[in-house]
Amino acid sequence: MANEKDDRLISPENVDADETNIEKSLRPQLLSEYIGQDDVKNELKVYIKAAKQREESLDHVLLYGPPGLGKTTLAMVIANEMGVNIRTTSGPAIDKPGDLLSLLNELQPGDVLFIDEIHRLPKVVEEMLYSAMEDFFVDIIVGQGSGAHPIHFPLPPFTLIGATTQAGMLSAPLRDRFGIVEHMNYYKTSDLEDIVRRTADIFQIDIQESGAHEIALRSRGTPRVANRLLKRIRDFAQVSDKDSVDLEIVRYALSRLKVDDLGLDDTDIKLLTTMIKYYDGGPVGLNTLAANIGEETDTIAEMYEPYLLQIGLIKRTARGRIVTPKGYAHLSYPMPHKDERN
Ligand SMILES: Nc1ncnc2c1ncn2[C@@H]1O[C@H](COP(=O)(O)OP(=O)(O)OP(=O)(O)O)[C@@H](O)[C@H]1O
Ligand SMILES: [Mg+2]
Repeated sequence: MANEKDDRLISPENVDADETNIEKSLRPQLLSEYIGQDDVKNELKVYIKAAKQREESLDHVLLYGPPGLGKTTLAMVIANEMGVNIRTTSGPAIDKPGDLLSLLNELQPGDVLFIDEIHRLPKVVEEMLYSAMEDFFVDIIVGQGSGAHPIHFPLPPFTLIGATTQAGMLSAPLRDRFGIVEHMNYYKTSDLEDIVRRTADIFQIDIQESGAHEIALRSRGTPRVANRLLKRIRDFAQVSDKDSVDLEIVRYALSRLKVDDLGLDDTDIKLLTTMIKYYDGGPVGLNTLAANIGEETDTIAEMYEPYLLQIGLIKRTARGRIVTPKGYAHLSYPMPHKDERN
């Protein structure tokens, strides 16, 4: 699906083929190389070690959190640490039970099947996963009418790793079949700095502390965004004949790229401005907002809202979203009086 969003710099989604290749080269292989997410890593270390000691497959893992935080990377790291192969696919790519069966059929004992966007699996496929996950078999009905009969396929023990941006959209029966559920959080600035330095190292970009720090501050807590900003800033540094990425060039490049102090882009600003100017700061529903600024509701819900909530520029209430005093201040709008807002 080609649309203007594909070019968006801060969008943690819509990765093109070129970027996919670059990401592959950037992906850490081991837990010890995976920066940040300490709680998640510490838990996984225990489960991986225990499963290996028992010579069993790792329990099924659900990773959830906003896009671009390293869920795919972590799934690969887990397979690596377990010393098994990984097959990757995504919810929307598995149309029918037969597709799932052929994926499952190729697994060796202990292998990982990674399903990205698992909340978008068709219902019939999801139902087939239940027995596959729980008891390592699937039953498929073949034939029609009175000749229809089930065929029983035993499967090797395997680990399903599911990733989703929206855990709330997973059905309870599916969610309950994951023994390990890990919530990925936005990264701390210091971790993002490490990620920026690691990427700079791999690309042989000379970067100053101050430059790495500034990129980290403006990356929306998201490694993919940090890496993308670094690549663009490198271009600005190169054409300005700078040998190293310093604070000055980061600031200059980000102003050219229209990424503000908090890492917000035009769409974030439009969203906040619309809430302030046309809805008196809210409450306003997500659908209404999305329609107003010409975006998909899902795009707002998955890509924009979580970060604005995280940094406290908007708040969720029972009646819709509202702009916080901090949100008003960031856009330099005066806060209306309380009675005007209700
Ligand atoms: N903890 C980390 N340490 C170092 N690099 C990381 C880390 N997490 C992510 N990255 C880098 O960020 C990029 C994006 O990671 P990844 O594709 O795994 O994100 P994701 O969470 O799967 O995103 P999505 O939800 O959109 O699928 C990769 O290039 C990866 O190298
Ligand atoms: Mg991914």
